[in-house]
Amino acid sequence: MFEDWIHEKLKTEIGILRYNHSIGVMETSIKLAKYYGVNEKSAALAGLLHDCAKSKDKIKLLKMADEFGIILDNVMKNNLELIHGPIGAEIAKRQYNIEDKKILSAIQYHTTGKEDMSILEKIIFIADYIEPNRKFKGVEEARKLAFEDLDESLIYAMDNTIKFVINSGGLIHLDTVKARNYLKIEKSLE
Ligand SMILES: Nc1ncnc2c1ncn2[C@@H]1O[C@H](COP(=O)(O)OP(=O)(O)O)[C@@H](O)[C@H]1O
Repeated sequence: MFEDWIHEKLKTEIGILRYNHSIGVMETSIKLAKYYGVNEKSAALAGLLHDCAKSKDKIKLLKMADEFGIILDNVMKNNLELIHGPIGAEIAKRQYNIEDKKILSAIQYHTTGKEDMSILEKIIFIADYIEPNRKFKGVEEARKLAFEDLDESLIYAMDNTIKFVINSGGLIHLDTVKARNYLKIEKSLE
């Protein structure tokens, strides 16, 4: 799916392991999009490109953030890995010619989530968490939940991530707190 140059460029930029993870996210996103009645091509593109800015090179990330005018909040300054979402949306637009704002937003918020997420944003967020290469305690439960109750699967993934970050002594991104609170409040009104 998609032109060869996209795959070749992505592989060169992020390396074969991260590329294989991206293919897993793309395939999982397509399945979820079919299941939840979302445009499959949009889900496939967002899934494939979600990590297009993933880089271990902190100087490179900071340079790109500066070039694209991305303002780093305090949590991102503390953990530069968190900026690959916002930078990824810019790279998808500028280098992979993606114009669809829904796709770009799904790439932008795939790590933190955000308040009041679209279904496409939710699909990319959870596909990143459950794609077949992921192996960690709780992933099977998340895989099951994703096809039973999408919102519940996001709450489950966010709870686990929040606990993991707290146990590692890190800072929780506020967008994740807002995303989780929003989902929990919506659930309580059902
Ligand atoms: N909501 C969050 N708030 C703070 N840190 C987070 C959050 N989500 C993920 N992280 C941390 O950011 C880093 C990158 O996360 P992510 O891109 O999801 O990892 P992965 O390499 O597994 O795809 C990890 O160290 C993770 O613990």
